[in-house]
Amino acid sequence: MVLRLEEVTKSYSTSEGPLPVLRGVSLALEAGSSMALTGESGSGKSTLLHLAGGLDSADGGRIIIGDQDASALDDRGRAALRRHTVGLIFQQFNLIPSLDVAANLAFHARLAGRHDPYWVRSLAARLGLEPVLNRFPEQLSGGQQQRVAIGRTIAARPKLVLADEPTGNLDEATGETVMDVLLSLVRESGAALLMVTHSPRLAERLDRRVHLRGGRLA
Ligand SMILES: Nc1ncnc2c1ncn2[C@@H]1O[C@H](COP(=O)(O)OP(=O)(O)OP(=O)(O)O)[C@@H](O)[C@H]1O
Repeated sequence: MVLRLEEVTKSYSTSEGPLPVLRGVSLALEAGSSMALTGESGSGKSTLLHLAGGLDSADGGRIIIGDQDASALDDRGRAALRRHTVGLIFQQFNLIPSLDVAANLAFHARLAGRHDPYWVRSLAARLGLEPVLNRFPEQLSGGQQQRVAIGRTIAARPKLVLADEPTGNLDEATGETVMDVLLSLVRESGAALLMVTHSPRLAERLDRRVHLRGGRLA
């Protein structure tokens, strides 16, 4: 099992008092499998993704990422877990402006101690990034930046890939192509994928679908 959530709860404190967002969420994701997470705006999808990535801590329940109990780790422990096990593809690409595309693609893999130039080259080709390898992020279109963000994550061969609308900035045709590449790369590398999407059509393409409503999964 790559990710397991057991009865996870999470509230935020607001000026009007605590706002319960997750009221007992359980899920399990095996290596090589994919799950789509849908839910209305404000239902807690990003909150769930952040907890699953060890970016934040839950109030209750257990979160097992890889073979580690994230609920038992402090901030430093969770940072190390993220670096070695988790790949995040969020809407803000967070590319490094001073590095060209080739160096951005290799960056996380280097941090995780898993840089493989052949794998990076193959990813660049499949994501259509070869012509822009020597450009800097500010010289790329939004869609190209999104593809670099995806390639950079997969390059590090994370066991768990968490994605928030990873094709949200792309036109439909490019989005489909990038989704094809993302799904095949996730399968090939044996990773597990948890992906937030508003699109039922994209959700259909994943192995399983769960819907967040009222702080619980259905
Ligand atoms: N740091 C925070 N402090 C207080 N409330 C928060 C915080 N982060 C999120 N919330 C609230 O928690 C609820 C869930 O937010 P979350 O971002 O997880 O929803 P979401 O399903 O990802 O929404 P969207 O689809 O609009 O991105 C919302 O009501 C939001 O306003």
